[in-house]
Amino acid sequence: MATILDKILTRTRTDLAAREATVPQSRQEALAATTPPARDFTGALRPENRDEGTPLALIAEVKRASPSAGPIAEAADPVGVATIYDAAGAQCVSVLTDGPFFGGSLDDLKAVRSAIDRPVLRKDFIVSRYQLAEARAAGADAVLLIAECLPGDELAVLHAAAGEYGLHTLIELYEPENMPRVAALAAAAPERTSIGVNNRDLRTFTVDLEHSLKLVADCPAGVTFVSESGIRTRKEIDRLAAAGVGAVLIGETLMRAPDSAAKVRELVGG
Ligand SMILES: O=C(O)c1ccccc1NCC(=O)[C@H](O)[C@H](O)COP(=O)(O)O
Repeated sequence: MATILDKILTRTRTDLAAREATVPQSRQEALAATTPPARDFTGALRPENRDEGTPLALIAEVKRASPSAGPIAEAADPVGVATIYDAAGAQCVSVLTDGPFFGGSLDDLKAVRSAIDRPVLRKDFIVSRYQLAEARAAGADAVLLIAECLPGDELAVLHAAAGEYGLHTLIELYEPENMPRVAALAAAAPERTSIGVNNRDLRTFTVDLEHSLKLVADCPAGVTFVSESGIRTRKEIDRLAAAGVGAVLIGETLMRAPDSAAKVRELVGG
């Protein structure tokens, strides 16, 4: 049976073909080449760039909806949300740019990038060089690459291509068997690569923080390990930090909080 990831990837490829037919790769390349340089996403997550006493770094996500939760905050204004994250002290902001499943867009990312100085991640299902050019042209500083979506040498090819555009990379995995190839890529380019472990099994939507706690030991020295999904409390964050997790990526908890600035401070404040 097709998983949610299979469905997302099928739709991604269909929509991508339509965009490529409208705006050719050469045009995206030209736009990307005139975009101001990417900000240091990877560096912003390092301990020396955080306020004293903060347990780990935060990538705060703009997320209107998701396949697991359905609508979260469909009417949210991405710039308003990102500005609050920024002022409350998140080190980086993630913007979901997938439309059909998450209600996001590249326009959201563009608007957020011009409103804040923090590095911005394009969170999407990237399977082609075209999407990298598109991300840079929209102002993204970093992109997510998901190991489970990029078999064989596809991950290494897109990771190298991201570097050519000056984009930093958060490489995500769920399956432990993908850690060796992800770790090798990150160890070879630690100045522009972080490793993210998704706590959410995308086949069942089950969330288990133990997944990060098990895999953090396999993260190469000098590479930031990011725990992603399902994080809700300061207690969980303190536990992740004590195990060596360097950053967390949080969407739903912040988007649902009545006061998201207070939630940021509660979760990662010093
Ligand atoms: O969130 C989902 O339901 C989802 C489903 C299928 C593919 C990806 C999905 N989420 C993307 C993410 O990685 C999360 O948005 C991110 O880790 C934040 O998670 P959370 O804090 O649980 O919103």
